[in-house]
Amino acid sequence: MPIPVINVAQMREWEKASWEAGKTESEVIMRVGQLVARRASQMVRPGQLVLVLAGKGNNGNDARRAREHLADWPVYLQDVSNPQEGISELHQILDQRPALIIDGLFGIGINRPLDEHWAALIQRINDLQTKVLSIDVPSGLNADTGEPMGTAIRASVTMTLGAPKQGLLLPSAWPYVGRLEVVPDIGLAKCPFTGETNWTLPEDFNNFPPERPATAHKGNFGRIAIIAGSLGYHGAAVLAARGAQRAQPGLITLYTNEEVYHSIAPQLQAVMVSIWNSKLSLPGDFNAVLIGPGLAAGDIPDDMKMMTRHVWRDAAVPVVVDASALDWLPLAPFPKNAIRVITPHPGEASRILRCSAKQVEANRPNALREVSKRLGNCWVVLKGNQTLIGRSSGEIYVNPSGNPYLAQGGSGDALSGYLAGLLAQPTLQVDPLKTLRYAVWQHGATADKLTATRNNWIVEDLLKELGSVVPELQDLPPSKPS
Ligand SMILES: NC(=O)C1=CN([C@@H]2O[C@H](COP(=O)(O)OP(=O)(O)OC[C@H]3O[C@@H](n4cnc5c(N)ncnc54)[C@H](OP(=O)(O)O)[C@@H]3O)[C@@H](O)[C@H]2O)[C@H](O)CC1
Ligand SMILES: [K+]
Repeated sequence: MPIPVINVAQMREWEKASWEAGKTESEVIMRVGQLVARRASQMVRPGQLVLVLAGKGNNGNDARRAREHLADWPVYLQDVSNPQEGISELHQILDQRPALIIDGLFGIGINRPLDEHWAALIQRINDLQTKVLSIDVPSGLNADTGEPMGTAIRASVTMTLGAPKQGLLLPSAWPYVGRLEVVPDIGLAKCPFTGETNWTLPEDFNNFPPERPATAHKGNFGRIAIIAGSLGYHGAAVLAARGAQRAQPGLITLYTNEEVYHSIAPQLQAVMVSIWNSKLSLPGDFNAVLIGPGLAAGDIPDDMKMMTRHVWRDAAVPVVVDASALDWLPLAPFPKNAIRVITPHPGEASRILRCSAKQVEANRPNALREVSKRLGNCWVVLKGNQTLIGRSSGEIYVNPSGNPYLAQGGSGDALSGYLAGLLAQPTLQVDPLKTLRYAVWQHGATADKLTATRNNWIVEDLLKELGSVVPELQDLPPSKPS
């Protein structure tokens, strides 16, 4: 079930429809309280002080309910309807520097700019630089516009309820939102809305990729050709090949430039490594082609660029293009129904659009659509916080997984290799959007798994684990049916 990105008015309508359908507010708030407490308990160690800030509305009620489920922690619950009352007590608690603050001051009910007293309190909380779990919305942020109403809490994690609110996806909101997590099942009725922009959930990938039949052999899982690596950039070719290996296609061949052949070949065992030459005819009998990782040297042969254009324009099999090779693509159509994928970061997307990266970031869904339009309606994976996946029209999916420790050279090469390795497999070509969403989700979820134990992991560690996150284990238990 896709979770649409919605606005505050739609959330209110959904709420109303739920009460009309017999759901009750108190049951929903009870469940939210449990889920918030569960998430909070993952963010603190036993014995650490938790401060729960509860405002006068239902955001505050969510927080008060959460407090009841945090019996194992020293918890201080502070009701704050007026920031001028009981404030000295609150400041004393803040002086103790709680390990976690649960922010239930304001949710989607904020309706005017915060006054100076609220602003001072929020500033004090932000200055503490302690972990903050915001319920639904970082307090003070307008969930429609993504702008602070004067000021707003800077959350570490925002756990938004039911569906992501549109403002939380805007780059202006990111410094306040922190990591955005969506809890789809809070016990409301079925979401009455569908939308073009949707949020990916781990449960979308239960039993995906499908289990392999017992009789399978390597001929069933496709052959991929990777064109990658040049002087100064040979490592990217190795990382892309290892990413492809983690997708487990039948066979992988890496074609690389002669100068780096001897640096690359000894690092790979199961991957076949050959020197690229202009007589090579692609796609040949390959089931997918990846071009781009580590092709940044100044002397890439023109023949390789021409071959890229030819493969993009003519091959019937999936073609994935990344990094430097994005600059070589033709603005020409490709065969109908052929799968074409590009994986630009905002800088690369801006080069395609001949605008600035800032302009791309100002409206990421629009930039994705424009890039796809320019390149014949190809699939676009627009990387960055909340990576987007989509085409010039139709659904766009926002990826929820991943974290800032993915921002290391080489993580994109691992992703393009992994993604192309999946797309080489005939069964995973049937629904390319799902395969792309899965690849991006798994890449981010693997990074999250590593970050949960330590921050100093490197891309080589990511490649050891890539593909190991089981979507089923990420799901929250469902609410009780009515
Ligand atoms: N959407 C759902 O299905 C559910 C949402 N839940 C949670 O409830 C909040 C929304 O709760 P609500 O009570 O509507 O509003 P808030 O808690 O966000 O705000 C409370 C009140 O604060 C006042 N307000 C607004 N702006 C300001 C301001 N700038 N300064 C001071 N006070 C302000 C306003 O009251 P007024 O009478 O003063 O106007 C608000 O009403 C949602 O975000 C979820 O967390 C539940 O879980 C149930 C299901
Ligand atoms: K909040």
